[in-house]
Formats: sequence, structure tokens, C-alpha cells
Amino acid sequence: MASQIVREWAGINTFAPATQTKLLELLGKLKQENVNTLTILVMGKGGVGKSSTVNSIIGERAVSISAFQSEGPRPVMVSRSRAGFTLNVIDTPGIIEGGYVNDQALEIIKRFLLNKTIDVLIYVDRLDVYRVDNLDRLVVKAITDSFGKGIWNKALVVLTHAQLSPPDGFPYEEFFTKRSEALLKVIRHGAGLKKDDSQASSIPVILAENSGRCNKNGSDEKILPNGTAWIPYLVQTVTEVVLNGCKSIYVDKKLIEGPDPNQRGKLLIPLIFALQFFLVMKPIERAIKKDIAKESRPSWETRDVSAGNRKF
Ligand SMILES: Nc1nc2c(ncn2[C@@H]2O[C@H](COP(=O)(O)OP(=O)(O)OP(=O)(O)O)[C@@H](O)[C@H]2O)c(=O)[nH]1
Repeated sequence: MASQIVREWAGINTFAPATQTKLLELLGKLKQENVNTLTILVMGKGGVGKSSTVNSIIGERAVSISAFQSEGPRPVMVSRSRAGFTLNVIDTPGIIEGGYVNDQALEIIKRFLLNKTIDVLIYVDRLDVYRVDNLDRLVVKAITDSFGKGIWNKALVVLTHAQLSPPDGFPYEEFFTKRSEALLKVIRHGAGLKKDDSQASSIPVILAENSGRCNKNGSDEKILPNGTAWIPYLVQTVTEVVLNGCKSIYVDKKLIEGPDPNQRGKLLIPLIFALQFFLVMKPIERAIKKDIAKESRPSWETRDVSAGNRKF
């Protein structure tokens, strides 16, 4: 991995003591499984709360947040270490512009990720959106085309703005379930996964409330409307994805550039020559020989030359 500034993970101390204890337990669990470094890639449409979620996980304002689309379309990697464990979180700009995938922004992200290993993809969207549309499908497709279908084995969905009151008196859990199902369906389509593919149905969907107005429990932990302390729950889910047995995604040149067209089918060339030799050249050669053998030569060619000469 390219050299990077790894700072002490001081932000963890800003969490409520109960949250700190749970996070340190989870890091301990990862270390027990010999996972000492963890790289999380955060992607999604623009303005959905990607940077805010990164800051919530780190516990400090590590990346800048804007209510308007961020200016510099560049990914940022935040690296923090704690007790021999290094956490890298890569925040990326939204990749949709004017209704299309911004290929240049995507290219910049891919180059940034070159030679890095993605252990977890956090796909961020908002809970308080009532529809999925073609843009969602385009983002999912762009991610799949860039890093392969396997990336969804290492994915979890985070829905921000979790502290919402669903419209028309909709029960909160039902609203969350419907929104999750709709998004997972889009992921399934955009990623080209089969309907009954366990890969898509096993993608966890997690709620997050990044606002400073997030409710807290008696232990001062930020909680969701259902009372769950969401930061430790999110990190616990990340841990489960890390340890789910599926391979992390190593971003190499081949993965981001696709197979070299000049190399495509190169191994088949000798086989094609051999087939051509045995199936085309040899039969032609045999046919010519047979033809020559069967040939009845014209009389002028078989005429006795010496006899003919005698006539003159
Ligand atoms: N109420 C509330 N606001 C949020 C939440 N998450 C993000 N926001 C706000 O949404 C706006 C966009 O947040 P960002 O974190 O910058 O979103 P982003 O996806 O990183 O945006 P880009 O980098 O432009 O793609 C900011 O005004 C945030 O304060 C949340 O969970 N709840």
C-alpha cells in the first residue's frame, strides 16, 4: 500500500465510554483473527452522507462535509491506528453528475485505489428517500464494472438520516424494511446478481444518524429510533463482513483496466494454426495428390517423342 500518514486513533476517545468499550472489543476480535489492518471504501451518490459517516466512524472531523456537492472530486484516505490496529477509511466523491456516471471521477477513484485492498465496501444512501431510480442502478453498475461482482460479498449498505419520522404514519420498521428491500433489489439488478442469489440477500443494511441532534441513551451513546447504539452496531457489522470468509478485493491494474485486448485469445493462436494445418491444409494436400494420381494425361504429353522426331 502506498505510504500514508497514519495517526493515532484519538477520535475513539470522543465516543461515550460504553461505545469505546464495544469498539475496542471489536478491534480485539479482529486482531484475534489476525486482522491488523482494515480498509473500508465508502461509495454512493453525491450528498448522501458519505463524508459524515466517515467522520462518525473515526470520531472526528477527518474529512470535510458540505451541504452542497463537494468541489474537489478526489478520494481521501483517513488512516488511524490504535493498539497495533490500523483502520483506513476511503471517502470518495459522488460519481453521478447531470444524470450520468461521471467517468472521470470514477477513473480518479480507481487510480487512487490501485494496489490497495478493499476489505469492506460501505455503500451509502439516505433512508429518507422514497424511491429508487435509474441513477441508483447506474452507481451500482459502475461499482460492479470497476471492481467486479465480488465486491458485493464484502459490502454493507448504510442508510443515513435515520432519525426520521416516516410519512403518513408509516411504522418506522416497515418503512426501513421497504427502503432496504428496494435498494437491495437495485443492487441485485445493477450488479447483475441473480434474483435468488444469496450474495445480494445477505448484504446487511445498517442505519446511521450523523446529525449532532442524534438522540442518545442513558450511557450517552448515539442511538437510532429503535434504541440501538448505532456506531458500535455499524462497526460490529463491518467486523462480520470482514470475517465472512469471502475474499477482500485487491485492486490491481488488470482489475481496473480490464483484460489487455492485445493479450486476448493469445493462447488460442497455436491451436488455431494446428487446426488450420490438420483440417484445411492437410485435406487440400491429400486432394491434390489424389488428383495427380488419378489424372489421365493428354495424348500429346504421353506421345513418344523419339518416334515423332523420326517423322521429320
Ligand atoms: N440530518 C442528517 N444530516 C446528514 C446526515 N448525514 C449527512 N448529513 C448532511 O447531509 C449533507 C451532505 O453530507 P456529506 O457527508 O457531505 O455527504 P457526501 O455524500 O459526502 O457528499 P459528497 O461528498 O458531496 O458526495 C451535509 O449537510 C450533512 O450535514 C444524517 O445522518 N442526518
